[in-house]
Amino acid sequence: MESTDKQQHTVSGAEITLDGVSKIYRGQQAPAVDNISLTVPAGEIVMFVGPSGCGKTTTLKMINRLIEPTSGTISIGGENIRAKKVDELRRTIGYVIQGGSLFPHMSVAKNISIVPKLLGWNTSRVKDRVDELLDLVGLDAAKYRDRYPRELSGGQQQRVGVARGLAADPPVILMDEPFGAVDPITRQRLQDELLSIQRELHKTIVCVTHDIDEAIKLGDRVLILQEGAHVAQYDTPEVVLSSPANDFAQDFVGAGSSLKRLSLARIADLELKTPTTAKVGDSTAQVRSRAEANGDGSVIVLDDRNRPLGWPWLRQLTGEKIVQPSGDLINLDSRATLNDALDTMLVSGHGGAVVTGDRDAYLGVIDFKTVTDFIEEMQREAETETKAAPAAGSDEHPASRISIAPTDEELDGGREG
Ligand SMILES: Nc1ncnc2c1ncn2[C@@H]1O[C@H](COP(=O)(O)OP(=O)(O)OP(=O)(O)O)[C@@H](O)[C@H]1O
Repeated sequence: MESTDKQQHTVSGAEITLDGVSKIYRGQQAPAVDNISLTVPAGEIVMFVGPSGCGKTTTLKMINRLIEPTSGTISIGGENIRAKKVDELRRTIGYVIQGGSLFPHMSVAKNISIVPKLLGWNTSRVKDRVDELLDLVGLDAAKYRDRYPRELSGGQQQRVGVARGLAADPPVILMDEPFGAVDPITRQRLQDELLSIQRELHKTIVCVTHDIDEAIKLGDRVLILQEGAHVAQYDTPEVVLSSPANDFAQDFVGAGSSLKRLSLARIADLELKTPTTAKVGDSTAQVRSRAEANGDGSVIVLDDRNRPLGWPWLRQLTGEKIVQPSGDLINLDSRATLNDALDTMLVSGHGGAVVTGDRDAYLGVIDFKTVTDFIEEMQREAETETKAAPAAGSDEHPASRISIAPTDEELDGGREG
């Protein structure tokens, strides 16, 4: 996925290797993790997926030594993680977990700046970093930096959690069910934001999820685990969907995988329309005549950083100058899947959606027909390829859970071993 894109960027992540790693919890007979060996390539997102209790979280937490392995070796960037002090190691690994793990008595800025402060950064560098990160995760720094967690929505808390995980620019980020307990639209936006952030930063991200659809959407690779963290399959989403390695992987991916492959298609794969745009402060008369010349009944209003603010109809343009439109505009990130696009378009009065790229910059507009035509075309191809007709209604989604929130655990000692 995006290999060409990646080659043009500097990869800031580090490779993680697990070599014969096992964990037997005290008092237990069977290993929770039984001899897993794995390489997570630098700069990739690897999604751990598998049934409850299969050892996903245990495996993840051994990477930042919240849990110590019973045997085996874990290395990051070629260095055995036991060679470093635990605190030092954790400062080089961002950790993001589900829901409210921000410190409630600390402001957003304080929450984000914990690790940079521990690293001895000076006040102005910390402040700049906080603002930069809030911008990166889509929160207005001036508005949110002094708020307390209770003054934020669940999705906003999770964004702050991601900012906190990224604060000291760690090469490795670990995420455990990061998008839990938020509504589906917020969940989709947080996923898209993660992809957008990763497009800029190229960290090595290991993320645990219960949700195969989320794994397929976010992962450069998907690791399907079965009990004891035995690897059922470790491959790209495309291969996992088209050629499950065994019955377990097949069952886990579920029926209807050729339909699921549709969810791999992104807005970025489609051609965008480029209707008339206007900046706040432009002359209304000029904007109106440009739109009429283009045959457009509406215009996209952009701010001075090229971010879309609204999509008013021409009849709504009153006054001499273009002003900031009222109401929220729901954008789609260009990495959003076509399924996400359809959901968003259903709530748009324009029969389409505004598409944005990095840092919410405007890219164009996608309309309903382009998406449905593309889906139909892919469906035809999938049917011809597989011949096995996907069972209607069998595309079950496991518990839809999503959130992005960091933890306190990164700051205190390991609880195991
Ligand atoms: N602290 C512990 N002490 C004893 N057993 C544990 C402990 N933590 C986890 N286990 C057991 O180890 C196994 C793996 O647990 P783990 O939390 O890694 O699974 P998981 O795949 O992340 O599960 P889930 O998806 O439900 O979070 C389970 O059988 C669990 O009961």
